[in-house]
Amino acid sequence: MTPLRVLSVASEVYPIVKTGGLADVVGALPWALMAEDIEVRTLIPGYPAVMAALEQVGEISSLPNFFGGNARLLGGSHGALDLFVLDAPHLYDREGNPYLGPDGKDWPDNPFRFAALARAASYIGLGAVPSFVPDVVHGHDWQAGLVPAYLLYSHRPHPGTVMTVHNLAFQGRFPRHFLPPLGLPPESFSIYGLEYYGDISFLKAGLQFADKITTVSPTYAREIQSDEHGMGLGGLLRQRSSDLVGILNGIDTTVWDPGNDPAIPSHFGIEKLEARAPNKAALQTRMGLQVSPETFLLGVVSRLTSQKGLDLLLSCLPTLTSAGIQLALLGDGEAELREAFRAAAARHPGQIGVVIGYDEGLAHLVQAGCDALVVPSRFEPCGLTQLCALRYGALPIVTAVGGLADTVIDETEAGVAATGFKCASVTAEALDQTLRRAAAAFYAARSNASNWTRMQLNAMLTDVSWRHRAGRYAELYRQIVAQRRPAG
Ligand SMILES: Nc1ncnc2c1ncn2[C@@H]1O[C@H](COP(=O)(O)OP(=O)(O)O[C@H]2O[C@H](CO)[C@@H](O)[C@H](O)[C@H]2O)[C@@H](O)[C@H]1O
Repeated sequence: MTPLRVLSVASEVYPIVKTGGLADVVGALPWALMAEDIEVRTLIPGYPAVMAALEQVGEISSLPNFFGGNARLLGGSHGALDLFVLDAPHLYDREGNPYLGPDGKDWPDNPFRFAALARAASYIGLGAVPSFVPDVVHGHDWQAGLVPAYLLYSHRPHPGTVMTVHNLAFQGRFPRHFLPPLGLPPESFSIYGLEYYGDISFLKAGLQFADKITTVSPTYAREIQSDEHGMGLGGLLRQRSSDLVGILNGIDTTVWDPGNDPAIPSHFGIEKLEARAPNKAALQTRMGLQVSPETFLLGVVSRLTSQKGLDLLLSCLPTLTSAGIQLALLGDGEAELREAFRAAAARHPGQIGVVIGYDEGLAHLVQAGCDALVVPSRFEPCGLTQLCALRYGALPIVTAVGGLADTVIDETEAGVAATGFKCASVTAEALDQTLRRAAAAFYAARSNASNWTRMQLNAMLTDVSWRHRAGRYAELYRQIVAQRRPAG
């Protein structure tokens, strides 16, 4: 059997460019799919970091006058990742965040930057690279939303398409006047196409025209079909429910391996749980906290946005500080949250430690050193940090939404099989109660360690790898190919 070929299209990929969990998934899936006999190549924009990281580069074709300048399609690799890169300096040769200018606002030409990515993907889909003609083109998030539209309006035979929603909150919405310069026909601008409240929505194009839609957990797949959580696309997603599936994310268990993690001082595992303790001390030191093995230490690794619900945690700080609980927070994002956590740390030195910024190594230390990781999201398509926490024996304290609901087991659900703590609702009160419940369980372990330790072992034994989850994607690709193959 020849392997199935999949072109994955995304705006970021770990370890080259990452602003969030999207990059982790796009970076890990190709490797996991190899075991399923699926050959994946990933198309990404040629940002400076990508151009610098590209190995074994070769030019595949030149794309003159491509969305306002000359561009090239390159082939290459980075480690085990096989890449196509759209080298378009007029669109991507800018330092910093892939989406935002130095003023913190979206680049004004983002519609062109990501339409170009989708257009290049459609060329590959239509056979521009004879050595790699994909069976399926798989786009991630709004930045790849136009891929199915360009393929459809090419009016040529083309591969099957999958659109994965990592976060429905980001939709790539732009004014209607972009339609002609994006090379989309007038008939695409309809309620049955990419029209969205009088504007163009890249994500809607993907959701409307892709053969299959996936999102990153079964619960989020249900939630987004409701008017309450559908962010204006609930109706469309309900209509497409037979083509919509929730497949849980995994994490790269070679990058996140407590037994062999270069970012932590003491390696540990289920048979060496006591070796976790030096990491707690290292984290307390690094965060300016009082070094105390007995104190309950909460960790946070997060983007600081309203999605992540960290304002709820701010409301719980009086409970934490009066109960002598410690907090180690690593995050970056909205100025108001940054300032509020900085101020809390200044008010409670030794008890609240805050690092504002993005720090991959410290994220590993937080997971290895904290007793429990708090993820109080308002909504969470899947969430990766609670998966890392499970693997590192940090018990997740989560709201019961999206993938958090699907990946953490509370004592009230399964008794001895529990892996963490779930809040009954997404409110500061419920979070406060759940934090108290977790603290009580932690401190009870002083007289009888078995309950907390059992939860840690349950957590660490949870399969958070891509192994089985990649198989679900492979199944979906095969289904698409079988459905599109002409009968007879
Ligand atoms: N300050 C910091 N320093 C270092 N590392 C940091 C960091 N802040 C965050 N990270 C890392 O970034 C990643 C965040 O992934 P998440 O899945 O938790 O959230 P995100 O909302 O970005 O992703 C979206 O896409 C993913 C992928 O599908 C979904 O799981 C998720 O629900 C959805 O919102 C993790 O690897 C985490 O360790």
